[in-house]
Parts: sequence; structure tokens; C-alpha cells
Amino acid sequence: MAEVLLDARGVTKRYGGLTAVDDVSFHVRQGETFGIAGPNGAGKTTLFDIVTGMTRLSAGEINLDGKPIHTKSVNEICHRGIARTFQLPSVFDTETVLANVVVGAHFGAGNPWWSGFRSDTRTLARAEAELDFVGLSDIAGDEAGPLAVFDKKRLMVASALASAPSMLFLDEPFGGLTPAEVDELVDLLRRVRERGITLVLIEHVMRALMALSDRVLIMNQGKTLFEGLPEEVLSHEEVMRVYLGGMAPTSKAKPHD
Ligand SMILES: Nc1ncnc2c1ncn2[C@@H]1O[C@H](COP(=O)(O)OP(=O)(O)OP(=O)(O)O)[C@@H](O)[C@H]1O
Repeated sequence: MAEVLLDARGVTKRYGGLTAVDDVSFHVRQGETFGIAGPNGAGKTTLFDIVTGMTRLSAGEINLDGKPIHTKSVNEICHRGIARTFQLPSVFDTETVLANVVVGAHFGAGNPWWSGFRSDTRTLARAEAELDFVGLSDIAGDEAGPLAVFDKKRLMVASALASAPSMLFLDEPFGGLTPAEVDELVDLLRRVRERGITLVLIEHVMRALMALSDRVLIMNQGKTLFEGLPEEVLSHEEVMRVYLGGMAPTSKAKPHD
């Protein structure tokens, strides 16, 4: 069995009287794809924000490769090998598609912090290779702001990959995509996995979550409702009641919306 890459124990985040993430523990093994689902407000994005250093946990610990990251800054965590994408497409609107990816390549895991002050052919080549990988080379010179949702989502993936991560966290990568785009992105993420990059994804599109995940974590009201194999979700009564609400898991609808 592959080694544990990420180990989260008793992770808790309180906002005043609200406990957004409540004593959640899970681990992710090298090379696996770990899916996270749950209704609106379950604490999924907060969990991502904690792991990636965008918010501090109130209690618990998170280790990457056996070393703590929950006390580290966003850039230190990035340099340790964790990259992420966001629920709402987040790109530098007024920069070109290529310039967006160059940012990831400049500031990512393989470079020291000052690398952003210089431009080199190796960094540019890495950015161009990732653009090619996600299928956006043809529009490398276009401004990123007016891009369609699917292109922005692929651009976020390219920028994240350019930072040379060992783990890629994807927050609802399939939201707002057409069925054909969902299929294309599933294929792209499989190719990311084939590169040996460990994936963690939050997803409401159950078809995509089931197709990609080796194991899943279902959250509800900040707590772990279920952790196990995707096929076991279907026979878990509490998950079916709370999350799926009786809907077929292959449905493309968001049951909580
Ligand atoms: N900065 C914050 N301050 C106060 N409360 C917050 C903050 N961020 C999140 N919350 C609350 O924490 C809870 C969990 O939110 P979170 O966004 O993590 O849920 P989610 O599972 O990602 O939901 P969704 O599926 O809608 O994205 C919600 O009740 C939310 O309102």
C-alpha cells in the first residue's frame, strides 16, 4: 500500500460560535484520488483553506510527508508541494493566459522565493508545457478575463501544475460545466494522476466524483459523515438521507441546490 502523504487529525475551525470544521480526521495516500462531498456549508472549502494555509485551524494538526504544515504560510505550503484551484474561476483577468501560468511556474515548488524577480527560459518552458497539457496553447496570448468558464478552470489547473505540486486540491472543478466538458475534465484529471500527482477534490457532480475517487469523505455540518470507498456511499443510509436526498447518484443535478 502506498505511503500516507497527507495526514489530518482532529482538524477543527471555529468562527465565533460556529464550528465550520469539527474534529475531522483523514489521510491521503501517495497517488490516490480522494473525493470530498457534502451539502452546502458542510465545511469542505474551509477544510481546503486550512490545508493550503489560507486560514488557520483552531485545533488539530496536519502533516505532509510526516512534517507539520498547519503552522506554515501559504507560500511555504506551496513550496512543500501543495497547489489548489478555487470554486469560482480565479485568474489574473488582465494578464494573458500564458502570463497566468508563468506566475505559477515562477513562484512554485521548484523555485526559491526570489525567482519571481527574474524571467528565465526554463520557467517559460514549464509554463508553456502546462498550457499544452491542458489544451490551451492556441490561446496563450489571449487576455484571461473574457475566457469561458471551462477555459478558466483549465487555466487554473495549468497554473497550479506549473508550481510543480505533489498534491493538487481542486474545489468543485466540474461546477458549471456541460456534460461534454465534464468528460473532458475527467480525462484531463486522470492524466494529471498518471503523472503521479495526488488529487483531492471537492465535488457535487457525483458522476465525476465516483469516476475519479479511490476513497471519499462525506461531510455534514462540519463533521465526518462517512469515509470509505465510493461504492459504499450508495449503501450508507445516513449519506443517502442527508446528502443525496433520495436522488440517483449518477444525476448531474446538485441535490443541495
Ligand atoms: N470566514 C468565515 N467567517 C465566518 N463563517 C465562515 C467563514 N468561512 C466559512 N464560514 C462558515 O463556515 C461554514 C462552512 O462553510 P464552507 O464554505 O467551508 O462550506 P462548504 O461545504 O464549502 O459549502 P459550499 O458547498 O456551499 O461551498 C458555513 O456555515 C460558512 O458560512
